[in-house]
Amino acid sequence: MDLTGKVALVTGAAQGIGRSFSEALLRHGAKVALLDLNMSAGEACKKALDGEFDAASSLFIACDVGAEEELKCAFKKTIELFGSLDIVCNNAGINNEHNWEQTINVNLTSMIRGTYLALDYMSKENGGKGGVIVNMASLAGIFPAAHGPVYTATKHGVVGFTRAIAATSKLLDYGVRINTICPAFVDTPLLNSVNQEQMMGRYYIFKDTVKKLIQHYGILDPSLIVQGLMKILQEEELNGAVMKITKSKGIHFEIYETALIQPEVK
Ligand SMILES: NC(=O)c1ccc[n+]([C@@H]2O[C@H](COP(=O)([O-])OP(=O)(O)OC[C@H]3O[C@@H](n4cnc5c(N)ncnc54)[C@H](O)[C@@H]3O)[C@@H](O)[C@H]2O)c1
Ligand SMILES: CCCCC/C=C\C=C\[C@H](O)C/C=C\C/C=C\CCCC(=O)O
Repeated sequence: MDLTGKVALVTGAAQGIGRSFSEALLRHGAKVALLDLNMSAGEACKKALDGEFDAASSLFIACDVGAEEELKCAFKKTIELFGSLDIVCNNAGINNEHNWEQTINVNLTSMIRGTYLALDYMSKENGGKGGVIVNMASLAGIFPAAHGPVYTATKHGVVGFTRAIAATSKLLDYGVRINTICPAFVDTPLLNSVNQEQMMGRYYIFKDTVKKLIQHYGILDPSLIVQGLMKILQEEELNGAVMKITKSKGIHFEIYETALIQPEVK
């Protein structure tokens, strides 16, 4: 996919992986809607990006992805300003085992809603011209993390939903590729949640164990996750792929058995 002039929407774009995605998309000539709950970080991010790229190429939208109307409105604004939509990165996520219902809402419900909204605009079934959706999961979407059962559940949900909706997209010829990325630990502010009792909840007792795990497995630079995103955008055959990114193996894929015979619907 040539990214020049393409329109992307990135959630959780003010910092961390989402910000790195947004910078890379702008660098490749795309226009980017930057969605984030954190107004001050979002505005600071937009200002910094304007110093490097044409200010008209990006738009910051204050948006809580967990709030249905706000997310709908953000998609609408993006299309009103930029005229189309080609790429959606459902990236916003939290690690909050204390308020675990919020973790489910942000990490899973909003990924599903973001995917459906993206399909409403991009699916050929609705007169759209196709596109690419990337849903951010985690290695905790493949392996259980004893230190974060709800985080693990949401990320397993993202992986399962993405694989299934990607199969639907293929069957019904939506023209939209949908993939997921599962990184190990990445150097972003999210890792600070390990030190916060109000985030770790009853698993705060594991904080030193998790820190040792992080030290053992190493911390990835966000630029490697950007490389994973670019691979997904460029390799047209990738649909329903579960991309893993670790220090020891770099970018690679989870291989699943073919479990179900998919019915022919056309
Ligand atoms: N950092 C890691 O080690 C790591 C590893 C694997 C997967 N991930 C996943 O990558 C994604 C990005 O994580 P990160 O490490 O960049 O986190 P981060 O905390 O550094 O950044 C997340 C961004 O999302 C925003 N956000 C949070 N809740 C939101 C909401 N309700 N609505 C809108 N924006 C919201 C935050 O304000 C923040 O700007 C998450 O889904 C996370 O689970 C992170
Ligand atoms: C998961 C509970 C601790 C939460 C730590 C905070 C956020 C980090 C979340 C990331 O999504 C990473 C989560 C799990 C990584 C699990 C194992 C790493 C194994 C790495 C390897 O095999 O190289």
